[in-house]
Amino acid sequence: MSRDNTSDAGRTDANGARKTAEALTYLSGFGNEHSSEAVPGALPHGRNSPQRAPLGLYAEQLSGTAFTEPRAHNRRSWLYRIRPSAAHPEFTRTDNGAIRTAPFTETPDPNRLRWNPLPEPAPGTDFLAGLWTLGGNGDATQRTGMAVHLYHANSSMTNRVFSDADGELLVVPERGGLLLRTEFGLLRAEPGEVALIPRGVRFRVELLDDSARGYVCENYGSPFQLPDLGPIGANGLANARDFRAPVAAYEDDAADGRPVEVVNKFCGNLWKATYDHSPLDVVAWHGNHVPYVYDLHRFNVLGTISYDHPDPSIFTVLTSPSDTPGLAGVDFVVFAPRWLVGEDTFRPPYFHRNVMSEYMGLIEGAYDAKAEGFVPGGGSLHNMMSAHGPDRDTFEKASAAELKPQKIDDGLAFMFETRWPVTATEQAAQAAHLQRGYDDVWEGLERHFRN
Ligand SMILES: O=C(O)Cc1cc(O)ccc1O
Ligand SMILES: [Fe+2]
Repeated sequence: MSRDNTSDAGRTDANGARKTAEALTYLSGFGNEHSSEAVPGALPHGRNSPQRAPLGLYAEQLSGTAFTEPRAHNRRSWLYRIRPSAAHPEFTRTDNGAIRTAPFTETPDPNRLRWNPLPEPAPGTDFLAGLWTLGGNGDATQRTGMAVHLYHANSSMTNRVFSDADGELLVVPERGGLLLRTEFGLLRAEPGEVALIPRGVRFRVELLDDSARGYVCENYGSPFQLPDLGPIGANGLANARDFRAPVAAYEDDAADGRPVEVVNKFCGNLWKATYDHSPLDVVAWHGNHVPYVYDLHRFNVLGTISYDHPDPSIFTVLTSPSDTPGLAGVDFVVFAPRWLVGEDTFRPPYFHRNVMSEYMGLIEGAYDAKAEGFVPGGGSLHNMMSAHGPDRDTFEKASAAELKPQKIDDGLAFMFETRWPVTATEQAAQAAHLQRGYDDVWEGLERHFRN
């Protein structure tokens, strides 16, 4: 048996994973200089790299930004581990499955596209095998752009661990809870919560339920950060303290030396190496390049209390800035329960064409711009300048609605909004679950013009 310093090491069956997850404790605050030790005395004090690290551990720095990036953006952590990460055999190529990486060479499509949820996976499909790339932009080797993935899994990752050198991963569960065993410790992410795994951090995904489905934004660009608040003030939107980082928790396979397959995504390909120990062997750590979980229901939704529908940038949870101020490589935006009170206002999302490209997904319920067809686990892509907005039924209803205060509390939708057009992968463009005839939702919008 592999040993684990959490109270319950039963990590391969779903009940065991849920039991373990229920006991989790967290550190609070996005971007903090966190620190944690699973064994008292494991964390050095006063220096990062003493001549001999405490308890015979190896000290190792993990840099998420260049050493020289401005302090406000700098991300790095120090890990104190049983074996250094360098102690591993050769990596060799392994099957990429349905994972694709930018640059995407397919023809970008200006059409509005919408998908149903991914089909059922084959038995024994874990998170990594269940990852399916819808599209993206930029170039992973240039650290620009992003990819949209979906996942559908029915099995925990056992004896294998994943890390992504190409980008950080924002995991958005839609169905089924996840237990993420990371180098920094354990995180639980249920539908309605999101998990953020920084670039290069190794982790294993265990299912808390029979199956799990959701979305992943792979951000090749600069790490997600909280948006500036400007005139909003010092509080609001996603509050930093609601982001939870794990506490240190390590696996020590000294007893049986069970081999672990480590899969590394590097410049678009999966590479694997078999380690004779778990790489989740970090006994203590400190730093700010750490994973988080965030409950989207904690989002402090701001909106109009007078008139008009504000642009959805007011719903930005996290942003990955590009080299142009105000122009995000990708924004993560949530449409959370909220009151609509706008007077003399068309309250649902307006008709629009946007220079930014919008991928939208639905975590639960319904979305206020679409009466039907946009379903949990599905998604839509409205690319640069493609005209979209409320469907016919929504437009008609909202134009005639009595404008009393109205609570929108039957859904949780989100958007990955990016400055570059999103190219759909071949598999997404050809998928059986691509909805044919999506254009029809805007058909029959009648001429009302009177002159
Ligand atoms: O297209 C969408 O549904 C997303 C969206 C929502 C909104 O409230 C305003 C603009 C916008 O693009
Ligand atoms: Fe839009």
